[in-house]
Amino acid sequence: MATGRTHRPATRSRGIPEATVARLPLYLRALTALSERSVPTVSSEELAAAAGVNSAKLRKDFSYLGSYGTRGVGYDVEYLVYQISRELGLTQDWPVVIVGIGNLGAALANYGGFASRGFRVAALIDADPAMAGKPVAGIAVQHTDELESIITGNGVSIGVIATPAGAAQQVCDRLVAAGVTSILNFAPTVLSVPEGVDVRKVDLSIELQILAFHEQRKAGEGERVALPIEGGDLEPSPGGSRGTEGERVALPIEGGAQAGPMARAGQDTGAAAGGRQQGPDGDVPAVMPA
Ligand SMILES: NC(=O)c1ccc[n+]([C@@H]2O[C@H](COP(=O)([O-])OP(=O)(O)OC[C@H]3O[C@@H](n4cnc5c(N)ncnc54)[C@H](O)[C@@H]3O)[C@@H](O)[C@H]2O)c1
Repeated sequence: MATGRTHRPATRSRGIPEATVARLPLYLRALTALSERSVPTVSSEELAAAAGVNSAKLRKDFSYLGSYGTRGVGYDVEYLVYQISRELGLTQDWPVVIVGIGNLGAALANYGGFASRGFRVAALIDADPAMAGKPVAGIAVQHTDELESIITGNGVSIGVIATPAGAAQQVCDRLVAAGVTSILNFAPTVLSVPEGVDVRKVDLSIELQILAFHEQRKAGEGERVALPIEGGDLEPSPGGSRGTEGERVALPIEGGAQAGPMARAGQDTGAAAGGRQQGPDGDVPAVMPA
């Protein structure tokens, strides 16, 4: 039923797919490491391995940049660093504000990696009057009353939200009204923004939940092979026997029905612990086999 037209990958205005844009920072990180070691050229295979990406995908991604490398030589590291930095808009300085200077906001303010990548922390903003004027990472915290003037005065277009979830939407609305068009949201809530505003969400607990899901699956695979009910008369195959993996994958409990909803539930809701809450031993699957 799907039509090609509705399933085209999302692209940015200059025709680079969003998925490619999302991989550019991975290439840049790997290339920067090569550049620091004064490596002049790199093959697509080496770079793909360093970036953790498939090499065919890398070549396709670079074709969007008009970079094809030289057969037998590879890609010029310095030129690619420049090209990707330019594509990502990193050849200019980006003033950033962080709102919510608690544990996380202070840690972000102290992180040296922003400045070295062209992101200058222009201001730290907090609603707590007791915080106003206190230095964090060498910058005096400013009160939220000054949010709008800080944004306009510093030409800030990127805001980082590190407030409690309940305050995040209101902070977001104020940032956007003041002129911010890109938001990095650490608060565990979904933000509504008008057309033209980009939001990136970082949630470490969701990443942990996804890892927990995979851990559960790994543990489940080991245990379930020993259960006679799973495959009727299926006996665990002797170690290394060729059929073992295929047989286990064919069991209903191991299939996609479990993977999809659980993974999605973790991402959509951000609910603590996801499917692992369902049984005291943590091994009750979200979708029971018929
Ligand atoms: N994304 C992640 O991986 C991750 C990791 C840790 C924490 N968090 C989230 O980050 C947020 C901050 O966590 P924390 O541990 O630093 O909390 P915290 O309580 O230490 O700090 C929150 C700060 O926000 C300030 N604040 C509250 N309302 C505000 C408002 N309307 N405007 C401006 N500032 C306001 C508070 O005064 C406080 O200084 C929380 O939402 C937390 O759930 C996310």
